[in-house]
Amino acid sequence: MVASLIRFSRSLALRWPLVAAAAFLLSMLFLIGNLYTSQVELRQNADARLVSIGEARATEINDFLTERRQAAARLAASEDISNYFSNLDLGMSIKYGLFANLAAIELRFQATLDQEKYQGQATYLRLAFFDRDGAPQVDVGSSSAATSSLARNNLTEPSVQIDDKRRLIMASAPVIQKAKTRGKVETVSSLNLLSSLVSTNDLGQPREFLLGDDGEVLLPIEREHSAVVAQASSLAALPSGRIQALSNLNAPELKGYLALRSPVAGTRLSVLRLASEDELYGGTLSPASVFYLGLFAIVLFVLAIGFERMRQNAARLQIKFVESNRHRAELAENNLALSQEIRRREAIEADLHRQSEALDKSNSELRIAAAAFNAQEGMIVTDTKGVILSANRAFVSLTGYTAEELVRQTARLFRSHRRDAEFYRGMWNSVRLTGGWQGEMSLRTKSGEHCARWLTISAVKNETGDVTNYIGSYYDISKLKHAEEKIQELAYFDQLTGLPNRVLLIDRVRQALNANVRSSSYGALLFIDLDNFKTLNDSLGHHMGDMLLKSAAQRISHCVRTDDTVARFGGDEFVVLLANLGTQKAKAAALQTEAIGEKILGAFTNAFQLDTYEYPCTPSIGVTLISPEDRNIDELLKRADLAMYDAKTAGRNGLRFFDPAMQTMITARAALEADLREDLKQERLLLHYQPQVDHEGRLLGAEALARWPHAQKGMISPSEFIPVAESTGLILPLGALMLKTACHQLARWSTDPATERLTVAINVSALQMRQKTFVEEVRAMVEQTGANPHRLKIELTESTLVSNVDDVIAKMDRLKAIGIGFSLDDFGTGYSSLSYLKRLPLDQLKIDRSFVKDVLVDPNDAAIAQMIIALSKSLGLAVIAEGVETEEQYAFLAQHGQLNYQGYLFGRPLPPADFESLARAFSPRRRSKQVHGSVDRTYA
Ligand SMILES: Nc1nc2c(ncn2[C@@H]2O[C@H](COP(=O)(O)O[C@H]3[C@@H](O)[C@H](n4cnc5c(=O)[nH]c(N)nc54)O[C@@H]3COP(=O)(O)O)[C@@H](O)[C@H]2O)c(=O)[nH]1
Repeated sequence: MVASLIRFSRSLALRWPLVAAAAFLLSMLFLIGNLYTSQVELRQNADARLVSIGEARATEINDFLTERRQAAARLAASEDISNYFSNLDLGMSIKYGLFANLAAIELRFQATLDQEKYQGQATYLRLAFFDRDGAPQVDVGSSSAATSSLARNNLTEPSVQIDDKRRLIMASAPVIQKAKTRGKVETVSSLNLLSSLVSTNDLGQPREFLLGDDGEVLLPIEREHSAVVAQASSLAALPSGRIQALSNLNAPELKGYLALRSPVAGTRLSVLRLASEDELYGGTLSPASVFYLGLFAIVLFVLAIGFERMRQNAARLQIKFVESNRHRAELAENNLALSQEIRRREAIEADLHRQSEALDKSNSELRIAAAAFNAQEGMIVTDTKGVILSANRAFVSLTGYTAEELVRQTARLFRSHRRDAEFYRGMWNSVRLTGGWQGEMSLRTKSGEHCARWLTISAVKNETGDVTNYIGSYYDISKLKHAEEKIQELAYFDQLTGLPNRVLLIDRVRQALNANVRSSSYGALLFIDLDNFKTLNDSLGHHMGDMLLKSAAQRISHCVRTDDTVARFGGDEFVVLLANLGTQKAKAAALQTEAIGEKILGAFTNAFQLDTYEYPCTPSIGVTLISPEDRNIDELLKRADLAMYDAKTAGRNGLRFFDPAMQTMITARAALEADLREDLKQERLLLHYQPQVDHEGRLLGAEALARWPHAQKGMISPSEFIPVAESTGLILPLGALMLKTACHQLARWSTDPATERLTVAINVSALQMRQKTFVEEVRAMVEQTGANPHRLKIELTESTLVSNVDDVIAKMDRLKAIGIGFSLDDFGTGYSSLSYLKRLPLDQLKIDRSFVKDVLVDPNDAAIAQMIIALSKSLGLAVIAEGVETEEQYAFLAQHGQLNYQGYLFGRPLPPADFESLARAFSPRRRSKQVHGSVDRTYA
């Protein structure tokens, strides 16, 4: 118990600020409690004092009023008045008796008026005696103080009235004689007499007011305290005898004032006493102040607790800080020891790890080596001299040798001998210098086969770095090689024929040029184009075309040596490179090349068997020699191409050598193209019109044929510039210009009776027909020029129809819908297919002039002409024979049907004006005359 007391007191000593704060708080609360009680008492005393003062004031006023009432009563009961009434009752007249009585009363009243004083002032202003009828019998004092109310005579008891307007106190008392009211006495005093009872404050301001019950301020007279006057009705309504704060009244001047209303007993008056709080409670504390004082003490206490807490925390932190410093020092010591221990252990562990890793590595290496050795790839292990020590299963099965056969052998056993000794020396040098080698190697098996392998030779070294063994692994690259070969093949060989393609050919030509420089010998290039291949391809289909190309490739290849190159250059073009003809003489080289060319031509003598078709096909061959000086491959190819073109124009199925004169032709052709382009731009090309007649020789119309009047060269033949236009695309602007000219011509002719019924046939090339906008362009031109579309005929060649025939038919249908007619030109020269012929919306077939030319001498041509006439009849088409020059040709054709005709016999192509003259003069009977008379002045 004692010990715990000691502990408690120690802990208190430690917490002295808290104890001091608690003691302070307790004493403060005690003091504040006492203060509060005393302040409350003081306030109550002040209140009581105020109440008693108020009551005293009210009593004083009441006393004054009571005195006035009693005074009036005394006067009413005076002997003089009693005598008066007695004499009156006795019938005494005024003159002889009553007058004396009244004079006595008056004397009394006057004496009272003069003598009665209140606080040094005359108590009464007026005294009056009224008889029962209210008639004044005696009236002394200021008559102005009298009021009518004094006349009332129904009084039974004394009373006091306040006339606040006139500020008068009127007391009345009845005159009772023999128990009967015979009159009354009234006294009038000034209300100001009470002013002395209403006190003012130290500054002379009123602090007491006499209020009527309606709230009028009766006193003080000055009524200076306007706020009280303004608030009088509220103040008069205050509960009596209780001190009220005026803070809730709407009067700022009365803020801070307290009021007490004390009623004057028996009257409607009350005394209002105002006192400021300071005045009343000055020197005392308000409960709020006491409360805040207490609160302040409590806050101080709380702060003291907070301070104490902080002080304790700081002390605790200080202790902890010291503690932690001590721990840290200990920890640092321990850490040092620990890290030394860790380092020691780490070193041991690393050592162990190294040992274990080395063990793992050697184990895994062993495993890998074992696995690798038994892998799919062939492996051998040799000693440093290359003697095989062991071979894995894969190697045994790859080479076909048994393991026993391989051991103690060297790699020479399965070398393919495709590499020379130099190669092997280099390989072993690399192994010795770098410890390894790798590269492609052909391996020969026991059965003599060669397999492509990727050989990797690795040197195995011992701990001291000396080579102990070599490991050779043979990775199978046959698939890789195969893919590589395939890529090579795709890149350099034509997939259809298996021949070298253009890329490889050019490479070989380049090699040949280099080699020929060294040997100064000649080579040759043969450019071979299959005649009419396109027609076959388009008519019988690509499949047949492909078959022909493959067979042709074989036939050409059989005509040359293996050292020569036969390449497919593209489409139906082949190029043969005779790299080295083994001669330094051009003539000998030309003879050799010609022999090979003839051989190739001979190889095409027999028709090709394409499925069930026997298809005759001939080549056109262009040859150029490659001299030791030649360098430009493009130039060489161009030369061979030109020679081939020459062979074609010479009638196909032939061979032509490049002639330097051809170069001139090439240049001329280029110049022609440039001129044509320019003249087309300037619209310098014209149309001539060749008559077309019916079977009776009546003029039907004309074929419009292009004419080019060249500024320097004169009129150039269409057979010269049309192929140039076709090959350069100029045929499109040319065709458009010819269409425009023909349409304008038609429109003009339509206004002349001699020509209005004539038709105009225009030639439209395949390229034009392939244009997407062709139909729209023709329509637009017809509309623009006003030409009658029913008089316009389009001549198409068979080549137009062989590709994309559906598109051509659709276009023809659309043009036919507006009235344009169609004629199939050169019919019989190509591979006309009856199947599409039936589908074409044609109006006419044209027998080519090549058949007409020999129709009388060549039974084949005659048969073809007859067949075309019969075919036209069966298809319901008109037929026109062109190139009719003689009456005999005409007669022959005429006997086979009703044909139309075109040819020199009826008229040559003429300029428009000449044609119009001809049309006007034309009559069937004058036909032959006209034939001779009409001159094609085109090329004159
Ligand atoms: N795409 C276009 N081709 C056109 C156009 N204008 C002409 N051509 C074609 O050019 C080729 C050569 O034409 P041309 O030299 O005008 O020869 C024509 C006639 O003059 C000629 N002919 C007519 N009758 C006879 C005759 O009795 N004997 C004879 N030796 N020749 C004759 O035939 C050519 C008309 O042939 P064709 O068109 O096949 O009816 C020629 O192929 C023209 O088609 C053009 O504007 N666009």
